[in-house]
Amino acid sequence: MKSLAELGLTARGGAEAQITGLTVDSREVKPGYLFAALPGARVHGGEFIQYALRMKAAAILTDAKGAEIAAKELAGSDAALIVAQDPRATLAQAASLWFGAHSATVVAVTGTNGKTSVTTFCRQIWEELDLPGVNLGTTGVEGAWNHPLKHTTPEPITLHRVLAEAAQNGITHVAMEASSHGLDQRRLDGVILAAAGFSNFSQDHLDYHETFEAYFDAKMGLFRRVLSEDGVAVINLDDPKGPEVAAICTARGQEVIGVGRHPDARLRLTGQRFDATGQDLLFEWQGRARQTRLDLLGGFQADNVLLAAALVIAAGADAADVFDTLQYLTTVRGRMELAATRESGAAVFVDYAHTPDAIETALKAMRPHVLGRIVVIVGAGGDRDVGKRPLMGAAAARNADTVIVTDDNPRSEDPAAIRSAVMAGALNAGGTQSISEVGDRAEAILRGIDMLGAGDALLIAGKGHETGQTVGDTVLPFDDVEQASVAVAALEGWV
Ligand SMILES: CC(=O)N[C@H]1[C@@H](OP(=O)(O)OP(=O)(O)OC[C@H]2O[C@@H](n3ccc(=O)[nH]c3=O)[C@H](O)[C@@H]2O)O[C@H](CO)[C@@H](O)[C@@H]1O[C@H](C)C(=O)N[C@@H](C)C(=O)N[C@H](CCC(=O)O)C(=O)O
Ligand SMILES: Nc1ncnc2c1ncn2[C@@H]1O[C@H](COP(=O)(O)OP(=O)(O)OP(=O)(O)O)[C@@H](O)[C@H]1O
Ligand SMILES: N[C@H](CCC[C@H](N)C(=O)O)C(=O)O
Ligand SMILES: [Mg+2]
Repeated sequence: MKSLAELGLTARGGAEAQITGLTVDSREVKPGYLFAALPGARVHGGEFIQYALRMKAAAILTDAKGAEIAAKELAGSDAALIVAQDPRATLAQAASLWFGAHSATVVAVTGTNGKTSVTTFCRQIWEELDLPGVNLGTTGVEGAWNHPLKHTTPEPITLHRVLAEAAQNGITHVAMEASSHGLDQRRLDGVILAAAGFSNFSQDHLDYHETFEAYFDAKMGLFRRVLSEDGVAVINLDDPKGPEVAAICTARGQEVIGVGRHPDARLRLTGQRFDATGQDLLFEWQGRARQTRLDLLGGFQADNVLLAAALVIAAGADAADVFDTLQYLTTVRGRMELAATRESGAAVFVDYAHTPDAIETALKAMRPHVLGRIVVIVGAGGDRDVGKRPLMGAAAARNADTVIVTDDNPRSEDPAAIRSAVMAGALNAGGTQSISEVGDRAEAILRGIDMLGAGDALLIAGKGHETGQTVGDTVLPFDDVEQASVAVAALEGWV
């Protein structure tokens, strides 16, 4: 139990209350709880204050609109009322205090693509340095302690519960993803960061943010608001937005570590050579040359690894020790993961590319590792940014020799309509590629693998680590890696 004052909250009329728990969902309210009635995308949480009061909530945190919606019920209740201009931000700070300000060294990463990869590499580096760490994001909590998560960036109550449980499990280092939704909704405002990273910026989530400016601004909240002035910003200077992000951080007085091929990068990539199983890197740290092996496919993984290395250094590790660990890094689940190999040697990769830029990057990254043709299987998610669909089709057609358009979580939408938007982009991209449409994802995978000759490779894009296909409200079990092995076994006559 904690008082409002202990949670940093001031109620109208100076009322006090002893709080027994926090929630944003009226259905979870128990006697003595603080109910945060937040402005939502579909409905204002103020509509549910009446139910929260009925369940004996001791305090209500909301904005002026919420207080107005429930004015009658609030007037007839003795629950404490906290009216905040930005109740999501207030809730984030209160959640941090409820669970006791977290003890771990935390770094966070934002960017359109690469967050899961960078945070996973941070955790792998810490493990190699014998520091108990986890990464927290799209793939859940992974590392010294494992735990599933519903969101890439969990809402603050869950986030601080997870950070507190991680600490109880002896975790001292956490690398977390800062999604643009999470930043916009202030989900990580109460987290104390040692360092924050920026990977890149391209199109995604315009269904939510509406404009590129709003999307970029949401991401910049990580540096403008969450990371304090004495935190370190680690910025990929090779991204067209990188220098602008660095300028924002410098203006706030934060130390900036630039990463990339860019001449101003403190951790600078100077050479990269690819082979069948990975790549060798030449890089400089503060002007001193170094070399490492990376057993990872895809040139972009070097960008992610260097961003992770710089974040771990920024959070206090010794640079030379960090660079010594890079040779031991392993594939991130569902990111350029070798899922199966045909008897001819043709390889099948599963990758989470679900934006136009990621599809282009992933396919371009495969080229130096592949002798023959590249086949790609691609689809776009339902109830998500519609503008990215034709761009994803075009990126696939421009960078692969054969394109198969299929379904990827149609959700509430008509799958055929989503496919035809992707197809239109692919067909309009020009070129001589073969482009076809196979709605059933398992059949698309089987056909894609059947096309492979010696030296060819297939990229199954979009679902990565996911284990389900969401059709309507139903999640059907589906795993690209598993389907790839089943298809190879069937085609080779192993079963
Ligand atoms: C668009 C979005 O981000 N929505 C999030 C937001 O919901 P909302 O505020 O819009 O919800 P709403 O339905 O309008 O309801 C308003 C309020 O009333 C409350 N309510 C509602 C019903 C009820 O009976 N009682 C009640 O109290 C709700 O808890 C909510 O606080 O706040 C909720 C509680 O924190 C989140 O669960 C919800 O995430 C939804 C489920 C979601 O799908 N989010 C995705 C898009 C998302 O956040 N994705 C990002 C990253 C993706 C990426 O990186 O690619 C992520 O970080 O996961
Ligand atoms: N540095 C990068 N630059 C461009 N594309 C990348 C980069 N890193 C990863 N990708 C592509 O983006 C895909 C998703 O990578 P990852 O899961 O690390 O990104 P994310 O930012 O966590 O995505 P999400 O928004 O879904 O959480 C990868 O499978 C790959 O195709
Ligand atoms: N976190 C992303 C993942 C997209 C993955 C893809 N499989 C899809 O369903 O669109 C989103 O929810 O937009
Ligand atoms: Mg992610």
